[in-house]
Amino acid sequence: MIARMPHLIASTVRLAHRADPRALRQVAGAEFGGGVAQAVGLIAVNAVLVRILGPGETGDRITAAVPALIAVAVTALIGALLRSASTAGTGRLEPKVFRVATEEYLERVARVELEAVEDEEFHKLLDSAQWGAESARRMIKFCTSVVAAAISLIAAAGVLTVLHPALLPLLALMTLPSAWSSLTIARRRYVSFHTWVQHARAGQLLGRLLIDAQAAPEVRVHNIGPFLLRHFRTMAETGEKEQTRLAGLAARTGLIASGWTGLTTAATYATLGLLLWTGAMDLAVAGTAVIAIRTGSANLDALVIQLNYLYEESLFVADMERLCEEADRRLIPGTGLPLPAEVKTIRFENVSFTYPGVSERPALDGVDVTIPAGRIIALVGNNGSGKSTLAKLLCGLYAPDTGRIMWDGVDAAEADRAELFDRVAVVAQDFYRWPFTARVNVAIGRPDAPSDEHLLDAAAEYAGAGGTIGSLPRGWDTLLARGYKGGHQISGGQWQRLGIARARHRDARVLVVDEPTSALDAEAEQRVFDQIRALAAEGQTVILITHRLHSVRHADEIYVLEQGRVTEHGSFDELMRPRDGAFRRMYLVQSSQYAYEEGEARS
Ligand SMILES: Nc1ncnc2c1ncn2[C@@H]1O[C@H](COP(=O)(O)OP(=O)(O)OP(=O)(O)O)[C@@H](O)[C@H]1O
Repeated sequence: MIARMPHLIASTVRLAHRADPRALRQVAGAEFGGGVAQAVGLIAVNAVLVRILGPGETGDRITAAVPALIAVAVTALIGALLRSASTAGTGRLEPKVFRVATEEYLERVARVELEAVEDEEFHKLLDSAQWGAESARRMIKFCTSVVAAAISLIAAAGVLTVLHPALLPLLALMTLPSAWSSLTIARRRYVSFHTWVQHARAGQLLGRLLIDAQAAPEVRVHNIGPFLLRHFRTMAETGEKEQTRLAGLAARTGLIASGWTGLTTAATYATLGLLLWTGAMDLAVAGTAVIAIRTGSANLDALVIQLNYLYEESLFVADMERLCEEADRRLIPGTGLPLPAEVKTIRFENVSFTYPGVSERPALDGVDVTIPAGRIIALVGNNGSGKSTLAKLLCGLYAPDTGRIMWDGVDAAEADRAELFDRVAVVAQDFYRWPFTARVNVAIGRPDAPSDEHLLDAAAEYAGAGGTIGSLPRGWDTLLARGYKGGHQISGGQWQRLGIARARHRDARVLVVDEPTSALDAEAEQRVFDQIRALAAEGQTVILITHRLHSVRHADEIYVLEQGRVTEHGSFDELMRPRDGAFRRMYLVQSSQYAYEEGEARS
């Protein structure tokens, strides 16, 4: 701990310097000054005692002690002023350090590869590192207290050494037990936190589900409350057992430490008594020594306690630093080959991909797909056949394990990812419902572009969301987050229209639409497919993933996926030709459900 502490204190100081260098200077100056004031105060106390306990008339002795007494009062006053300056500076510094530390890790985490976000280990690190920013904030106060206690201790130790060299090791010995106990308890708490962090997170999740607005209807109708509560209780009780275990161990460690402290305190005072008895020390010096020992041991105790807090917090700050390092290692590269200005074909060449940490079959297995610019390419297939995965690889969210994705002559794995992302707009199956206004929900498709009312209106009109916006109480400025003041809830289909408007507003060369109409009414669905066709006519490339097979009739090329492989591809007519084709079979199953025969309604 001692070895790592300087590094952690240094990184906190660096953080503080970045957050507010003036406040840092104020705190450091005040703390140093406070320590010096205390040392001078102690020397002045010694002078007072020497004068008062010295030979002569009482009146003369008191008169002689007055200058030293004034020195004691002045140093106490200076000490108080410096303490309040330090408190003010620390108060200013703490929230800024919290912000800087939070920004530091959030900024990185937002730019790591998707693979890292889905990695369990990275998530575990993220869970504990989230405490790091708060710990960095608290470390400021503890650092300040450590510096203050250390300076005071040095002052007291200096005075003690001058009084009698034997007193110093005794002072150290008195504090060793509490240092040992505090550090042991802190270390245990930290190890336990790490072992139980995921358990605690799962318990909190259960608790949150009970109050989650989205889960609320099902919780009531299906009476899920008692079920969730039961599991929450079981998990909480397991956590309680761990807390009880830690408390038992802490009590035992504390008791051992107290016994040890008692013995060393007795030894210290016995030594002092012996020195007095043998005449090796006179009474005035012994009086100062008692004060110095009391101040020193209080300082040492404070130092140990504050160091212990500092140590505990520093472990979380270290986690945050580890997260930042790990995030840096897994950042999406900031450079790469430029893509051709006008890409004519995107080609998947024998692409295989297995999700990290998944040992079963690959999600994509030797896939060849050709996507010419300005065409509609449909991906169809059963659930889990790999359609969305293929789309994610196309968007540059994952890289193939083997094979290549060529944007004309440029391999996507070597391309500048920012440029690649720039070329793509996505309406994912689980597109995000941003808890912001309707305007932001569409404009966020191009977060860097200035908000242009005409463009937003055009995107909404395109997606058939114009009516939805018009019906909202505050139009574009309606907050779409129920549970907040002025928040409004819209239907799933209306959200989907906003999602499509967002992708349209992005205006990228390649549009990936994954089940774009699953929540739309029949007319809106027809309209969306007409619009998609119109987009392709304008030169935009469309990747359409859908289970509604009648909507892929107009696709230029249809790829049928099965267990990560392309089993058939061709135009709609080509795929309907072979009587045993998978696509034809799926299409006929679906269309037969819509077949309507006269007389059916009456029977
Ligand atoms: N993030 C992920 N991590 C691990 N495995 C995943 C992940 N996403 C998908 N998979 C797995 O990869 C396989 C292909 O999934 P994918 O989502 O691509 O299928 P899909 O054809 O789009 O299915 P659906 O029609 O249900 O949307 C499935 O076995 C799925 O369980």
